[in-house]
Amino acid sequence: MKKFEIAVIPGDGIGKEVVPAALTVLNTAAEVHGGIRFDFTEFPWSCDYYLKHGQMMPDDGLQILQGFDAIFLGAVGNPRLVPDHISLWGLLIKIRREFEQVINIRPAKCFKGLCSPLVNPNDFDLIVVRENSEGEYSEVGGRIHRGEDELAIQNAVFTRKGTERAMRYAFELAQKRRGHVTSATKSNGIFHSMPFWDEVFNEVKQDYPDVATASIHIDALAAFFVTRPQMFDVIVASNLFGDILTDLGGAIMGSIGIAPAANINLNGKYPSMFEPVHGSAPDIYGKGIANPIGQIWTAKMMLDHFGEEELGNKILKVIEEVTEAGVKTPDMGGSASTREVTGEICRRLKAL
Ligand SMILES: NC(=O)C1=CN([C@@H]2O[C@H](COP(=O)(O)OP(=O)(O)OC[C@H]3O[C@@H](n4cnc5c(N)ncnc54)[C@H](O)[C@@H]3O)[C@@H](O)[C@H]2O)C=CC1
Ligand SMILES: CC(=O)C(=O)O
Ligand SMILES: [K+]
Ligand SMILES: [Mn+2]
Repeated sequence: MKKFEIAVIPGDGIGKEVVPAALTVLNTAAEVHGGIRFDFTEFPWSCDYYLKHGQMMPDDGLQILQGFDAIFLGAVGNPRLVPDHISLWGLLIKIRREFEQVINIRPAKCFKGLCSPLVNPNDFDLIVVRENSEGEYSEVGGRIHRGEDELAIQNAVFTRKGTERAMRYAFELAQKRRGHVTSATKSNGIFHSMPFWDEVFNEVKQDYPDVATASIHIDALAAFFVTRPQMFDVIVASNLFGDILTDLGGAIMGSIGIAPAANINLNGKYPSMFEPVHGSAPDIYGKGIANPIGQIWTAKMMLDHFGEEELGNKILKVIEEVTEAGVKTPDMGGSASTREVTGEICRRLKAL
């Protein structure tokens, strides 16, 4: 029996609805497999926790997490209780940084039974490799003065190491896929960091002569996501560009509630973290209608990471069967609840 120890952080809002749904699917998957067991340890770290303890996680939170095989997280943020930059930097981004989860991989593809809002949603199947440790997500800078003379400086940080690492990951991924990498740039408007980004891309690509490349400014690239997403295989992007592109990736699939993600630690020193692209969706929290598919597909990415691709593929196959059968939450144009979609996925998984 293979055993995986997983730290579970539902977090805030619909994280508390979609994480339990995905755990049910993981337990069902384990049952179906017969040779795998998941041990889930849940942590209540969230904005509610912050109100009680004055911090998003305890002082030894990272030490506690370090011993697990993976972290499975829902979403962080309740701006009514805690400012977003405090809550996200105190938990989600803290884990990404401290555990050197330097790559964030976020796929988007055309799904049967989903109504993409695109007029012509030709079969697209793309994956964004988002640099996850630096870039525009930076604490470097500061604020001085108040009032008329008030000033805020926010520095983006691009290191050769971080940039090159994300690009190499993208090229290696493309070699296993359709052999194409697009670099998301903006070297026409951003004077220092993006020309640097382009230079590193041009250097790195020399090492992968079998991979075709394109370099496209982020504004045009965003438009191509809408007009011809089928042109993309792997896209490598800085932290913020990748963040924005992947909500768009969710949107062209039909809902941001479907989009999965994996925060990958490459050096093996710390666990990786699996959390969907979406946030805590305060506007629908508590109604029982949150789409659990993003979190469930994220669970599939965690299984892939554990080397259990076969089981992961079964989950993805069943997700697509369920959307095709029309069992969908309102964001996908249906009227099913979180529980109904989850129940249907589990039922079909058992019947495979
Ligand atoms: N990785 C994370 O934990 C993230 C956290 N956040 C935080 O989440 C909070 C809300 O942020 P927003 O900008 O509103 O983004 P959001 O992703 O939470 O919501 C955007 C829109 O998408 C809908 N939506 C999102 N996930 C859904 C799902 N599974 N099923 C159905 N509909 C879904 C929401 O109802 C909302 O209309 C903020 O505190 C924000 O900072 C935002 C993005 C990522
Ligand atoms: C914070 C956020 O939106 C993200 O990292 O995807
Ligand atoms: K999330
Ligand atoms: Mn985001």
